[in-house]
Amino acid sequence: MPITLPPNNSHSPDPDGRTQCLMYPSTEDQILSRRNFPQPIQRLGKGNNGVVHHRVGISGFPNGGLGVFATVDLKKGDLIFSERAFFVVLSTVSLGEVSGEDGGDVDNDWREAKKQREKELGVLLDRMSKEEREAYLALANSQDDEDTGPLLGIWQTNAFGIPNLKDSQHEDVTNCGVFKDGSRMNTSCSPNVGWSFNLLTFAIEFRAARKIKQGEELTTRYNRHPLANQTERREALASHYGFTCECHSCTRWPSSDLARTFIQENAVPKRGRLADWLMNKEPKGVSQGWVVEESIKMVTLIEREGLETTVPYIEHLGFLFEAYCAMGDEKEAVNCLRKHENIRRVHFGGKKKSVRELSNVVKARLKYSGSGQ
Ligand SMILES: C[S@@+](CC[C@H](N)C(=O)[O-])C[C@H]1O[C@@H](n2cnc3c(N)ncnc32)[C@H](O)[C@@H]1O
Repeated sequence: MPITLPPNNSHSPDPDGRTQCLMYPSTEDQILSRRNFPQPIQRLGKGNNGVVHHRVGISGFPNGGLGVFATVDLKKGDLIFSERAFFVVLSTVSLGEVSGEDGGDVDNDWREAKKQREKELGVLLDRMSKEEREAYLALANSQDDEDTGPLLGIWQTNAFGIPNLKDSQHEDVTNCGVFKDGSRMNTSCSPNVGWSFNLLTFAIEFRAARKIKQGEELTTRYNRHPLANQTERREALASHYGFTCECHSCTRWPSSDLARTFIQENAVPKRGRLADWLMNKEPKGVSQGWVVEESIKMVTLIEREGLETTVPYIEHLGFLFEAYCAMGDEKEAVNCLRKHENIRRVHFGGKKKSVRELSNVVKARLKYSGSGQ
């Protein structure tokens, strides 16, 4: 059963728009039962027209299609824009019932499942306004197999998986959203934008993963495996989207592949070093630097590779914060916490903390661990 979220129970239109959804009733219940649902989407302060979209523009890019660019300078962790989806629909992974285990014709089952999905998307499209319908139909479609209808093709080219919109009764299914502006973002294997989905505003939030200059293209990562090598990444993008990735990392692949292998092999911080240091078990003659040197090297390498949205980055920053607190180094602890908080917001959203707030967190930790005054 299609539903509209937030529910359309007033006569006035919602200024943030509404999303047409096809999801399990239990998922809908879980969304509606959140306290304070729905909230208006996040806005910037007064004097900014109230909306965040002014931070981006959409225009033609050398690949022939459209892309999104920054209209202002952005700092790491800055909210760039937030928007509700046209659709939120169970992913086509739910077509996984098509297993052929019953001895049926898998190809035929797939064709039928795709036809069924095309019909479902048609029902949702009919529930949208004329402007929304036109905007959806204007999105890119890179699917050229003849069994994929136009609505499904646009869906498969533009959908973002929403991992935190999980249903505890259907954990194998992902819900995906397609967005008017967010879905115009191109991919890079060293993306400068990360995103999270806010369950209370029911909107996606895009944030800067590093400093971005006005006029720079904004890119997200389509590839599921950012640390894979160039051949694997290019194959995955070519098979789903039909283009050869020419991003900075793909074109200078010998050094980029080496760096990614190293990052993968050292993804987990050496926490044992901190434990050894705390118990005075570190090797003879080493300084405090021995505890943190590997993680400092990793953070520097990850930033050089433009992989700030990967898990090892947040892990190593988190470890450095813990280590500096344990060692009583307030200045470095605040510095690492600030970086950690900025990237944590990119993954999980939330408000920016002031330097004073961060400093207070560190002071409390130092006091608790007996390292502070
Ligand atoms: C989600 S859409 C992105 C917006 C799209 N460029 C447009 O014009 O609406 C995905 C499609 O954009 C194109 N695209 C995305 N990233 C690209 C890149 N790095 N290089 C070339 N084409 C890219 C591919 O055609 C892909 O199928």
